[in-house]
Amino acid sequence: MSVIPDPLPQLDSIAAERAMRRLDRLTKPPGSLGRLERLAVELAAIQAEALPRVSPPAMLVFAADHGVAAEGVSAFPQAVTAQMVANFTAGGAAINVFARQHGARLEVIDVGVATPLPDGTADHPLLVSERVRLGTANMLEGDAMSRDEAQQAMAAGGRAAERAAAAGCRSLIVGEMGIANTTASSALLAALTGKPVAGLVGPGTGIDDERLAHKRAVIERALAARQPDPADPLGALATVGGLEIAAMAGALLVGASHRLPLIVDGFIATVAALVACRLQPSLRDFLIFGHRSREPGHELALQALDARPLLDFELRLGEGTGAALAFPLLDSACRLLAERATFDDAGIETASVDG
Ligand SMILES: Cc1cc2ncn([C@H]3O[C@H](COP(=O)(O)O)[C@@H](O)[C@H]3O)c2cc1C
Ligand SMILES: O=C(O)c1cccnc1
Repeated sequence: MSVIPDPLPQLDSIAAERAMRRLDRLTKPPGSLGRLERLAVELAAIQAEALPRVSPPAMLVFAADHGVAAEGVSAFPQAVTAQMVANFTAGGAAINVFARQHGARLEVIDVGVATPLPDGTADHPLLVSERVRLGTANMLEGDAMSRDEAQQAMAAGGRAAERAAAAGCRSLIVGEMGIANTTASSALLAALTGKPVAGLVGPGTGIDDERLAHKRAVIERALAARQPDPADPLGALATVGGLEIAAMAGALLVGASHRLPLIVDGFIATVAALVACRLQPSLRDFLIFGHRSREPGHELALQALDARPLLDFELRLGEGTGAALAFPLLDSACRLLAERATFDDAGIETASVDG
């Protein structure tokens, strides 16, 4: 069983060309809207539409727990994952605020929360229950999950992207909630890039230097014990990754198969995107990087994907918040193509060729 769409659609160069020509006819010096113009052309190529549209966006928040939380690698206890799932359904988290702001279709998908959800949460209409297992195993003691479980979590992510496309969403933001998932993401990033853990491990929710040294040692010991193979991304995901990370990778891949522009959030989402790109390299064409996270490993993950994010806003939250903050830039790029007057419409002279 595989959820990896093969092949993905190709970027549409004709739609990109038409968008580019339209931008050049707008009432502005050529290229004067900088990266916004390149974004507009990129969106046209992804959607195969000269006039792309990214609204309404889908926001998918995948939640799961991590056995490695037992090693004291996070500033918060594992129970916070379930509590935050309840908070998402109640509409009280940061991502809820941005989802309301942008008229997004928000879903919270439980792919492996270990602690029981507070009363009333499990049957809340915003929550989709797709639990593969009750959190991963502690990667110090064994593989985080089996390959089959990693594929099941990817498939759950893929189904969420299918629902978003079927509901008419025009872009996709994937976010996550899972205490200790910066540990899993750091381990996975080290495994896939071969870079030393010291250069990519960070404070996550906010641990002190002593605990940070411990977190680094935990990851180094886990990598030595598990020996993930960088040439086997699914295997690395299973041995040191996470259920919500797998689900994000699956959602991105299926989202791309529907030509949805994919806005990538911070450190954890970017590591999920890296796994997905290792499984299907042409996914990279569909990714737009929302922001640069404060988590130090994000820089390396971005480099591994040759990515330059839109915003640098010192966020270090996750949930999809950095991608949601970047969404208005994509929306502006689309509106620019669709709504602005051309030189012809406005009766303004173009630059003369002979100066
Ligand atoms: C209340 C709260 C809300 C969050 N929303 C996202 N995260 C973020 O923090 C966690 C990763 O950091 P670490 O690896 O240090 O545990 C993830 O759940 C991530 O989404 C949160 C964390 C907390 C505590
Ligand atoms: O960048 C992120 O995604 C991030 C950073 C710290 C904690 N949680 C998420």
